[in-house]
Formats: sequence, C-alpha cells, structure tokens
Amino acid sequence: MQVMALQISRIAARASVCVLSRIAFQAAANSPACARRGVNIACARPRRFSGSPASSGWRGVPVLTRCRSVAVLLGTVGVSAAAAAVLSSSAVCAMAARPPLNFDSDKSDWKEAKNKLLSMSLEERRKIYKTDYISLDQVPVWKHSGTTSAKPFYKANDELNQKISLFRGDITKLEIDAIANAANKTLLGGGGVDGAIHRGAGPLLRKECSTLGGCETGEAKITGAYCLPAKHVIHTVGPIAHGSVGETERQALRDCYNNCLHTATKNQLRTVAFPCISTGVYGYPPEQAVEVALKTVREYLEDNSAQLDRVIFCVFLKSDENLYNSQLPAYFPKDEFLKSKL
Ligand SMILES: NC(=O)c1ccc[n+]([C@H]2O[C@H](COP(=O)([O-])OP(=O)(O)OC[C@H]3O[C@@H](n4cnc5c(N)ncnc54)[C@H](O)[C@@H]3O)[C@@H](O)[C@H]2O)c1
Repeated sequence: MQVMALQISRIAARASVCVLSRIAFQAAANSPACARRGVNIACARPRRFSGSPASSGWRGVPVLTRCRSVAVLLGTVGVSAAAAAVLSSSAVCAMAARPPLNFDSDKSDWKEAKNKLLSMSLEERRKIYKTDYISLDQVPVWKHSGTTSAKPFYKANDELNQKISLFRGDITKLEIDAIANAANKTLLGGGGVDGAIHRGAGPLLRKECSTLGGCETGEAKITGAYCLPAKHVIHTVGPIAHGSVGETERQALRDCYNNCLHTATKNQLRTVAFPCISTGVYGYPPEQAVEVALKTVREYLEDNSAQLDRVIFCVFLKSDENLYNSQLPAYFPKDEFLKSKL
C-alpha cells in the first residue's frame, strides 16, 4: 500500500510540476519581452505559423504585471516540486522504518500476513514454520498389504489408488496444500487436533477465524495456515455422536468430507489431509467413521479425480491405522486383489 502511495505522490508531483511549468513557460513565451529577444522556448505548444511571433502576446497588459504572474507561477512550480519530494521521501522513510512482518504475533494484520505467505517461495516459507515438516514426497501412496478379508465395494481403479495415502502422525507437520481441522462451531480453537493446528499456526489463525462467523456442523470454511507447513486450513465441524450414530450423524460426517474436498478443489488446491473427524471428543465410533470417510472420498474422486493429486488419511492412533489398513482394500481395491478373489 505504501509503495502505491509513494508512486501516486510521485506521479502527482511530476504532473503538477509539468503543468505549472508549462503554463509558466507558455506565459513567458507569449510575452512581448521574449518575442523582442527572439527567444524560442521548446515546451511552448507548436502552433501553425500565422505571421510574426510578436503578433500574439499580452497586448495591453503592463510589463511589471506580466513578470509578477510568471514569477508566481514559477514559485508555485518550485513549491509543489519541493512538497512532492518531501512527501515521497517521508513515505520512503516510513516504509524503511517499518519492522518486518511478524507471522506469529496477533498484532500483525492477518490479511497482509496471509497474502505475503501465499506469495512466498517454498524456501522462504520454510523459514516461517514453527515446526519441522513432512513434504509430500515423504508420504507414500497407500499400498495394499495383500492380506485382507474386506469384500471390495468398487471396481479396481489404479488411477484413483495412486491418489490415496494413509499416514500415521501429526497432521500439523504435513507440507501440503490444505489440512482439514476437526473444529467446533466457534472456529476459535479448542483441544485435540483443533488445538494442535491452532498452536502450530499461531495467533493469526484465530484472528482470521474470528471473522468467519462460526461454522455449522457438516460445513467447511477455509483460512490461511500461517506458521504451519500447510498453505491452508479447511475447518469443518463433525457431528457430536457420543457413541450412538443415526442417519443424521452419518450424513453430517459425509458432508464434512465432501465439503472439505469441494472447498479444496474450488480453491485449486490439489493435496489435502484429513484427521479422523469426530472420533475423539465428539465420540463418533471410529469403526463406523472409517467407512463414511473412505466411501465419501472414493465417490468424490470418481467424479473429480483430475482436480486432486493426493488425499491423505492422517491417523493419530495405532487403532485407527489398523482400521484404515483393514478397510482401504474394500474402497480402493487393486486388480490382482480382485483376480485372487474370483
Ligand atoms: N480432544 C480434546 O481433548 C479436545 C478438547 C476440546 C476440544 N476438542 C476438539 O474436539 C472437538 C471436535 O471433536 P473431534 O472428535 O472431531 O476432534 P478431536 O477430539 O480432536 O479428535 C479427532 C481425531 O484427531 C486425532 N488427533 C489429535 N491430534 C492430532 C494431530 N496432531 N494430528 C492428527 N490427528 C490428531 C485424534 O486422535 C482423533 O482421532 C472440538 O471442540 C475441538 O476443539 C478436543
């Protein structure tokens, strides 16, 4: 913003100097005094020759008055040029005096910080992370272990199988386009994965979240990720099940995965990671949640595979890792797996 102000002030200063000096010289050029001396002033607008140069000029105006008006004009030019110089130099000083943007302070402007981070190169961003990071090439594509009892629900599709990963670890370390957050309706942070994401991102995440007006169950809202290795956080609110799950809870959990994927592709994001939404404090039984998660992601990829490169199921608990390993072959079967079943 300062740069723009600086440029505008410079342009305005130059324009005023040019206009005023042109008027001043024009006045001087037309004065009979110049005509007598045969002075040819370059900036006077060339006119088609129509008789002697003295034929026009300030006929009937006293010489002293003419000199005074030219002096006033030139003085104005001088003053405006000086004012422009002062303005532009003070703007430059103001910019130079500004401390560097602190991405981990709630005193910083979250919009400015978010835009700055999104414009940075990967190397520059890596200096901002508050945590160590795991790049995408360190997250392998899921591979069948070969032994499973799960009956396949879909045809084998190797293109889709190449877009799925199962990763056990801390979602806040993943250096990808977006991580999903199992938030609550306030979007102002809490505990579990929500708390970890807010701690890793720093206070500007909460600052941006506070402008979103909360989030309904099943909805998804996107923000920057600030000091996290991910570029964005997609916040979603899972259903509170507390052990019992009906169609309402199933549909709400489906909506969480669908709306997060839709938010990602709408923002041209191609790599997304999900925690096990609702299976912690919200009490959704993990063995039921895994089926909703895999089915929803499979069906979204059937229709939108060109828009996504990787969907990572980021589990935290060993029990969840075992669940996903046992269920993945049914939702993402592979050819030789099917042949062996026939
Ligand atoms: N778990 C807590 O102690 C606690 C306390 C208050 C609020 N919350 C949060 O819980 C509510 C949402 O419940 P929820 O069951 O959807 O979420 P959750 O309680 O965070 O659990 C969701 C899943 O995320 C897993 N998880 C936890 N930390 C990480 C991590 N760093 N990386 C990857 N996965 C992780 C966790 O094991 C569980 O499988 C929200 O209010 C939110 O603020 C959690």
